[in-house]
Amino acid sequence: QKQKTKKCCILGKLFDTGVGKSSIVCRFVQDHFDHNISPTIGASFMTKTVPCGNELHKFLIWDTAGQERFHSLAPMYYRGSAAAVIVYDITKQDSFHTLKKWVKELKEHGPENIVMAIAGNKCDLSDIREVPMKDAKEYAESIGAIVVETSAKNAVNIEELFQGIISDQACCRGHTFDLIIKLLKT
Ligand SMILES: Nc1nc2c(ncn2[C@@H]2O[C@H](COP(=O)(O)OP(=O)(O)OP(=O)(O)O)[C@@H](O)[C@H]2O)c(=O)[nH]1
Repeated sequence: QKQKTKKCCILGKLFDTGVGKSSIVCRFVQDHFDHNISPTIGASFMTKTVPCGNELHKFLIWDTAGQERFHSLAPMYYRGSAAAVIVYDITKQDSFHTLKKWVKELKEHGPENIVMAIAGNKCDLSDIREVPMKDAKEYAESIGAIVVETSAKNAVNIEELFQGIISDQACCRGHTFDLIIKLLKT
């Protein structure tokens, strides 16, 4: 069976608490949720292979740390990435504002064909939401990004988020491009 490999980084942060990046990765890779998950230090790395049609897609996932003191490390993780998952917390307007800053940074310094997937996490808390789904949809459309509301806690739309990345045409183009560069270098 054909296997494609995709480097993918997870970005996003909040001033005080996490938006749920590690929880999304943990749900995707291990189908597990931990209420007392610790903040990420530096970054953590995980892989997950998922089938799509008659192909296998292996995600090399770099889960970055949200705290400001780790911001300068981010380029190491988005450089060479086929996709970036940018996470905000639907209950914190501030995290949606930060998401826009990530998009700006990726557009200025990220790989040219990077696929951006926006995850509005903690959708299980929609009774205290601060960010309307409509705002996220309009914004995602304006920048050509994928968008879904997720709940790492209740396992909502986590698979769909990564399947969306696989089926994004630009992601395939980016991947082929990376492969060509690799072949040229060898
Ligand atoms: N209600 C709810 N809480 C969540 C969800 N996802 C994460 N959390 C909680 O949010 C807090 C932060 O989660 P993390 O996964 O550590 O967030 P992070 O973005 O990786 O944080 P940093 O590593 O510090 O950048 C934890 O208390 C999680 O239990 C969710 O979908 N719903």
